[in-house]
Amino acid sequence: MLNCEGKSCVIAGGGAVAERKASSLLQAGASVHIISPDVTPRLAAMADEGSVRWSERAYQPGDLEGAFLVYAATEHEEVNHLIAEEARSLGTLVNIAHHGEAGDFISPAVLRRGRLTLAVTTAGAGPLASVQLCRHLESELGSSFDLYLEFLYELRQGIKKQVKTPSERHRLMRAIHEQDLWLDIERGDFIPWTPAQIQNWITDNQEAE
Ligand SMILES: C[C@@]1(CC(=O)O)c2cc3[nH]c(cc4nc(cc5[nH]c(cc(n2)[C@H]1CCC(=O)O)[C@@](C)(CC(=O)O)[C@@H]5CCC(=O)O)C(CC(=O)O)=C4CCC(=O)O)c(CCC(=O)O)c3CC(=O)O
Ligand SMILES: NC(=O)C1=CN([C@@H]2O[C@H](COP(=O)(O)OP(=O)(O)OC[C@H]3O[C@@H](n4cnc5c(N)ncnc54)[C@H](O)[C@@H]3O)[C@@H](O)[C@H]2O)C=CC1
Repeated sequence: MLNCEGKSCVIAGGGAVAERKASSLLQAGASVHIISPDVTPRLAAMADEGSVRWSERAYQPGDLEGAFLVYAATEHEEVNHLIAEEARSLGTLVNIAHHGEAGDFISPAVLRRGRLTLAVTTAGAGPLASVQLCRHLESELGSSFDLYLEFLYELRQGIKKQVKTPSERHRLMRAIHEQDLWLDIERGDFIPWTPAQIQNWITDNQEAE
């Protein structure tokens, strides 16, 4: 999981693959630079409205200077390899569209729901298998899981604020997980705690520091 907010990411190529990577990068707040003699209509529209920068030409050595991430997504394998070579000489991570394993990172199938981000890869069995598994996991995780994560978030913020020692924070977090509140939530037995109840639970369960 990378924080791409405000980071400059270069995509060489303007086809369906480039379009998909550009959309994910924009969602992550990255600044996207497409280098390609032609692009899909959607990418062209994104360039027109200024959400991505498009250099309407083939990749040239020197294009990757200052990039945080690079995507080699042209249909020419030899061009993709040249791009990967330049990226590596700069110490920049590169994704190689035609050969996932040859690159430094891949784009997994992703499920984003509230606080949850689930990333699935099936290491060569195929992206469609990854997408299928993501959908399956999403249907397994009922809305009670979202409620559970919200509750844990509030509790964890409270613990971070109220408890100074890391070992004591760890003990309290483990204690709450041992109670298996998710099961109560799934059964519909869980009554959400108020902020005061959360604060009291922390105080009551805390060992003297
Ligand atoms: C390694 C990886 C590297 C990377 O791109 O980062 C990679 C590589 C390759 N994909 C290929 C093909 C296809 N990829 C898709 C779709 C997706 N591919 C994605 C990820 C990844 N693809 C990474 C591995 C993730 C994992 O381990 O599961 C998804 C999940 C996310 C995303 O791209 O953002 C996105 C889901 C979009 C959605 O949500 O629907 C489709 C389906 C379609 O287009 O409709 C097909 C055609 C069907 C097929 O071939 O299975 C080929 C063969 C090219 C050729 O034959 O020439 C290679 C090359 C190779 O195998 O190495
Ligand atoms: N990772 C993945 O999910 C997938 C990967 N692939 C692989 O990725 C490659 C790209 O797939 P698509 O986007 O569907 O191909 P595409 O053929 O639609 O697009 C290729 C793009 O690269 C551009 N291009 C060509 N030479 C260039 C150069 N020298 N510099 C910059 N841009 C250049 C073209 O103008 C075009 O916009 C495929 O060849 C395939 O091997 C294919 C499907 C899925």
